[in-house]
Amino acid sequence: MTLWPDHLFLVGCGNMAGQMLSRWLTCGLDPARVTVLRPSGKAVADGVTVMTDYPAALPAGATVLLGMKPYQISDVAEALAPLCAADTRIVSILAGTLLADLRARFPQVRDIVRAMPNLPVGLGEGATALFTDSRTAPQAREAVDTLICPLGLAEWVADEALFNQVTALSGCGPAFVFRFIDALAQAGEALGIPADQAARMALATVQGSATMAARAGDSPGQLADRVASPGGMTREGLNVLDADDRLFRLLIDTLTAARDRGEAMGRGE
Ligand SMILES: NC(=O)c1ccc[n+]([C@@H]2O[C@H](COP(=O)([O-])OP(=O)(O)OC[C@H]3O[C@@H](n4cnc5c(N)ncnc54)[C@H](O)[C@@H]3O)[C@@H](O)[C@H]2O)c1
Ligand code: PRO
Repeated sequence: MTLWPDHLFLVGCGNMAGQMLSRWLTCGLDPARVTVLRPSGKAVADGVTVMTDYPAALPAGATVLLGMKPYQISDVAEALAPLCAADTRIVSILAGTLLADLRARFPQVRDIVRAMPNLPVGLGEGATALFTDSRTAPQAREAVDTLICPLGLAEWVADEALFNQVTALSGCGPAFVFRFIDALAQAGEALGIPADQAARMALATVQGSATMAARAGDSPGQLADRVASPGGMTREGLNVLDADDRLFRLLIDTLTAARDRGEAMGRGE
């Protein structure tokens, strides 16, 4: 199987789809195989065709990436569905939008996959959740998997009922980690470390720890214990995070709020 679709047609190319495309181009996708539909008409990358309106037809065997905002699905589907053929493939990164909703809007398309990437895909270090149903052909599922692979980790989710949960964890996750980096730096500053120095040290600490956790055979919990010398400083700090499952509860509340918003968006709210 070839790595790249015959043609990639992106509907919207903002923060997220832009990162995916950037990584694909870096990994060898021929820009001549890419068309981007974006209202601004702003150039995307050398060789990539940009359109401000829908073409008369989609290239044969096109893979369409739905990369606009979820609330735009009605307008987009109205214009796009008539252009889709049986061999059109759809990959949707729309948060909250259920496969059944996409199936209802694109009845003639057999292969539809939901994908939930996160921003580090641009570096090839992202995490993307994937879901489809049995109507999608196995070859299409494999082709989408192959397309997502250069973006980092790809995880198929067996039950769509979990899709908002994985979106909360990995799709939204970078924002939560960025907040943690800031909070760590600000806490250091509150304890008297100069702000710029605290910011550099917080970032390097998170970066180094994440790389170490990714490479280590030990679990993050075991690694935390290796930092914490018995009777030492780290254990006192961990005791604060662990008391009454403080950090754990905070993260459950955080993921729950994000998940609930995904469910509301799925209801069109
Ligand atoms: N930002 C993330 O981290 C992230 C992660 C996973 C999934 N997503 C999903 O990606 C999608 C886009 O989010 P984003 O953060 O990139 O937003 P964004 O605002 O950066 O990008 C949206 C893009 O859609 C374009 N657009 C607007 N109206 C359009 C129309 N009618 N037709 C075609 N294109 C149109 C805009 O020009 C813009 O480039 C959303 O559905 C979101 O749920 C985002
Ligand atoms: N960004 C999208 C949102 O905030 C979905 C995951 C990350 O809705």
